[in-house]
Amino acid sequence: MGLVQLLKSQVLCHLIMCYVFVVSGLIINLLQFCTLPVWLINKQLARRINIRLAYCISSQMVATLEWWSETECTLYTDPESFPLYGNENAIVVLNHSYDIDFLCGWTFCERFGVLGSSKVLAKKELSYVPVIGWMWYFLEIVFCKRKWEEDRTTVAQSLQNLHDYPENFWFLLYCEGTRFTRKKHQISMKVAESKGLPKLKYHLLPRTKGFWVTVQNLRGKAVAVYDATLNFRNNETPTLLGVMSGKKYHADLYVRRIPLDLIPEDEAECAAWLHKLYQEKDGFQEQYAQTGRFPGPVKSPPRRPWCLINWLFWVCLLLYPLGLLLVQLISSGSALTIAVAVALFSAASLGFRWMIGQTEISRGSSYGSKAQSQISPVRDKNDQDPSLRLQILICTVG
Ligand SMILES: CC/C=C\C/C=C\C/C=C\C/C=C\C/C=C\C/C=C\CCC(=O)SCCNC(=O)CCNC(=O)[C@H](O)C(C)(C)COP(=O)(O)OP(=O)(O)OC[C@H]1O[C@@H](n2cnc3c(N)ncnc32)[C@H](O)[C@@H]1OP(=O)(O)O
Ligand SMILES: CCCCCCCC/C=C\CCCCCCCC(=O)OC[C@@H](O)COP(=O)(O)O
Repeated sequence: MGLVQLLKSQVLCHLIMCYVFVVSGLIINLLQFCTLPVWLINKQLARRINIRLAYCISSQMVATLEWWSETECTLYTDPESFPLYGNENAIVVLNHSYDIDFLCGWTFCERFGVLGSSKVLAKKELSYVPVIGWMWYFLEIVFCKRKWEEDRTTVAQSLQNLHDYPENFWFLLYCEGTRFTRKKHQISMKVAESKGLPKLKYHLLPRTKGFWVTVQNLRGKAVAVYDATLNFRNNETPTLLGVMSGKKYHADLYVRRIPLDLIPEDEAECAAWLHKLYQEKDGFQEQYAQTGRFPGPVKSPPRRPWCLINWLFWVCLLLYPLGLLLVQLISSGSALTIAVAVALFSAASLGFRWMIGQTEISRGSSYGSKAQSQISPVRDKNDQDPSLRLQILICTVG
């Protein structure tokens, strides 16, 4: 391991990165809050300001991936669609299998110039995460409780609000609704079986209602669906901590552009269309597993310097006061002051760890396996297990 690599793997380095991210993020959150009066006078101006402020936050994480860990992101797509990326509004359908799949998504947003404005249908819990979650309020991110009875109106309303959005955006939908785990996969394939749908090997059964409501409510605004399938070379399972430790990964993303007009308007037909799409995605993953590549030519956009410049700006701005504080603290010689500082430092470290934990599949929610945990532990091979059948019934009915 080289000296630079050793340095990148040090916990102190990670703490400094988190410090810069959180403090700059809170400053930007405050600036976003200050744009509220602008909303009342000129909504479009407020939106444009918030897009740029959000860029200052999310691009720091992109810079960590692109410039710190030097992860390579390769795009497989057809050359005719390529010039349209970033120049139109689109709904992106992505597999949800990795801790950092959202970060790879952000990297492509950055390269096509839509990072600040990009949106997602996110679980409500993420709106409470400081910095990112708070930033999302001002970006008009669409939140859902993953309870259809409540989501059907709130999600539709939030999507309608985007019709006069002033800049191009990509709206990301993880139709699987939760991140892939073996247990969730097992349950969802039982649901597939009960519905007479073909089994998927690499994906959870997609939830169709969010997709349908998104397509219907963004008709006339979004012009295409980007079917995006992500995988990593050498069977790697990348993590945010790995990225922060400077570990280099290689992401491959296969994107197909599908005009929105081709998607059925009827709910049942739209659901069937999505199930078919996921069967195709499963086929692409199988091909990747067999050959190490996706179909189609490679057409990768290069990384851009802006996110690095933004990151360096915040590092320079915020490291100086931190250094001053440390010097003052040590030279004060007061045991009580130092003890309070150590306590604050420990609390901050725990807070940073909690935020990173939000990205970890191992700390994910029980959504998609809830019925199982309420009734009985997983039974791996027994298809005839009556309690499992009861769980499927609950999933399907509830
Ligand atoms: C050129 C480059 C191109 C692309 C680059 C790639 C990407 C970049 C793009 C943008 C980036 C932008 C931002 C990214 C940044 C950060 C994102 C980070 C994270 C946020 C992500 C999340 O929070 S994911 C979780 C929230 N989202 C969702 O859940 C979306 C999907 N869900 C739905 O659509 C749901 O339908 C719902 C949420 C609307 C409602 O959920 P609910 O559970 O109430 O209802 P359901 O309809 O889903 O449930 C009942 C039906 O489901 C069946 N069922 C039951 N159990 C299961 C099961 N285990 N598996 C599957 N199905 C199940 C049940 O039978 C019911 O079926 P019916 O047929 O009766 O409907
Ligand atoms: C510059 C370096 C900065 C490093 C510090 C970064 C600290 C991390 C900051 C914010 C973390 C919040 C990121 C939000 C994205 C989480 C993505 C995610 O994938 O959510 C899961 C959701 O889809 C499904 O949830 P479940 O699988 O049901 O559970």
